[in-house]
Amino acid sequence: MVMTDAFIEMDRVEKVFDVCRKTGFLKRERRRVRAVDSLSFTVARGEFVGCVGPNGAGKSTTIKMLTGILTPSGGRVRVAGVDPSPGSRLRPGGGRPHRERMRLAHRIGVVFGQRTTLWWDLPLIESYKLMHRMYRIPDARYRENLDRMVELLDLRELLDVPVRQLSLGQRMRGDIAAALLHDPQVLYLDEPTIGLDVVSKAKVRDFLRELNAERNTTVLLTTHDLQDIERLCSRVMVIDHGRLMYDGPLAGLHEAGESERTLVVDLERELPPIDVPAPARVVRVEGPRQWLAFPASLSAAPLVARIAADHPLVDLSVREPDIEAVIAKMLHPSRDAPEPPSERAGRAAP
Ligand SMILES: Nc1ncnc2c1ncn2[C@@H]1O[C@H](COP(=O)(O)OP(=O)(O)OP(=O)(O)O)[C@@H](O)[C@H]1O
Repeated sequence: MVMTDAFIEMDRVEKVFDVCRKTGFLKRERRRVRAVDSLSFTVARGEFVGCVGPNGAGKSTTIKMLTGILTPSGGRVRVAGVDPSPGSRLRPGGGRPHRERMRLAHRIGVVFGQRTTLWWDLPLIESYKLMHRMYRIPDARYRENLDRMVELLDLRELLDVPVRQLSLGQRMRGDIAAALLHDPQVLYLDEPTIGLDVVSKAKVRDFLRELNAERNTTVLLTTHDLQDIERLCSRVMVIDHGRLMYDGPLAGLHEAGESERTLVVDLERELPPIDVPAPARVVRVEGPRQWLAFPASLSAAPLVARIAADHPLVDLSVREPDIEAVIAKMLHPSRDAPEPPSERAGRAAP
């Protein structure tokens, strides 16, 4: 595999876990779980890539191999010119694995949404001071970065508060700042907006967008919140059963999943389902309101014109496809598409 501008590189990477399960009195069953299965991809410097997939798909395992927390069972991983698990390849007892790990630590930042890297009982600022020393960040750079994070992530009032007293959203902002104090070239985010309210999510997303644009930081994000992907990522990877099922722009995902838009029509009164030409079709009727699905690649205009010509229209709106449904359809094409989501869409001029 020739990879010239690859900043992050996974080449046919495998991860197999040996799991031991108790199946009865003095009985155990050994099982092999293939969490990552011949996974290959590259990420260029400065890209913002989203990684999505169902529970247990292998997303966190992938991030853990990229950070060196887990060692791959096979294949090759490189991040910013460094092998994250050098011990697996080099002679035991040599000094290099430690040096490689240190080099990697200086180049990457990691945020696990479900866990904190901060010291639980210490005020936030004390965690940052410890990181200043651990990463040997030059004083001027530390001050500059800290000031910037404090301002952009709205941390001033929180610096003297022990981490255990912070709300989830405050703690998450604190964690993101901690991951960036040493100016890493790569930032891994594992579910960074999990459990956050709408305002906190917006703050975190605005910050990440700015970071990527201003500092060219390469970001790899795993999430179940598909709005994270819509708002932040130029590229999305869909992982299922440890394999890469899709890798490309978000728009292409809609094509791959044959996604549909929904036209919501409010009529003057309750009427039978509107007769429209295929592939458009009525998917739901509730009183005077009807929902019509049509391929996302088609314009809504002819459909709207036709309905308006024959029916007493009061209002209408077009809803963009729900990527969660698109991904589900892509992974399990035989399953029926879920019912159209409730009120969530932008208005379109008739
Ligand atoms: N330390 C471990 N020991 C044994 N099995 C593991 C371990 N870590 C992960 N697995 C298994 O590997 C598979 C992939 O797990 P992983 O956590 O990578 O999925 P994920 O895509 O991040 O899921 P989620 O979205 O639920 O966080 C799962 O079947 C999981 O049970």
